[in-house]
Amino acid sequence: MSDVYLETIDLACERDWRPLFEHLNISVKPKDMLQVSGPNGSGKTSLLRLMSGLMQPTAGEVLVKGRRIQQQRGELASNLLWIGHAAGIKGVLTAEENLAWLSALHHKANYEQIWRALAAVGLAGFEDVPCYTLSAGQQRRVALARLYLESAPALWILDEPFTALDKQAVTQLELHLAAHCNKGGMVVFTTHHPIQNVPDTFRELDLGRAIE
Ligand SMILES: Nc1ncnc2c1ncn2[C@@H]1O[C@H](COP(=O)(O)OP(=O)(O)OP(=O)(O)O)[C@@H](O)[C@H]1O
Repeated sequence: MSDVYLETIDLACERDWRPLFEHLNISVKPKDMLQVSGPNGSGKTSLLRLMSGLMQPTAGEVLVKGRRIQQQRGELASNLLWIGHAAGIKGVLTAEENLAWLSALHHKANYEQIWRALAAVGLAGFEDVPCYTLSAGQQRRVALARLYLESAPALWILDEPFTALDKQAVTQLELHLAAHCNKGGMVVFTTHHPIQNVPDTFRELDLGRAIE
């Protein structure tokens, strides 16, 4: 039996009658890392949203474990960790509170697990302050701390996860994503940064070339 987890079949996307891509056939299986690249406006975020079931394609299908995504909402919800372009954290909540409610989407993490994840992203000492008082890079780290929770699910779809991070944090995140893939996880992400540390399974999909 195929171990492909996520698949697009002849996928096409138009926004405001503008074709972004068509006939896109990609598959993601355990251990895979896929970088979606391309110029601004080429449809990277749109593709990630389609793969997460957050948008409908113009044509084609997204399959999860070989079945249409519409029939696999529960399967996807329990296995997908989506971090969008905006950090998606609430400024009035503390880093700990943000992680508590975000982790509840899968398996609610306890206090020790949350503090360990925050320490892993360099936020020891910032657990209790409202997030609006944190810098942009620190706020991004709060969102990314979800990737360090022991209960993090297998499929990570990340839109521009490196935004606002300093050099050292970029390297750390690259290594963490590669380690997740090496352990059998899956990562689909966009970035405009050249990425240095990748697993053997790394592939790049350039949407700038998806439509001539
Ligand atoms: N909510 C929306 N309604 C209509 N059109 C949209 C919407 N969001 C995006 N678009 C259009 O879809 C196209 C692709 O946008 P998308 O955000 O997928 O590109 P991107 O490759 O992720 O860009 P960037 O590198 O700037 O983040 C753009 O032309 C954009 O104007």
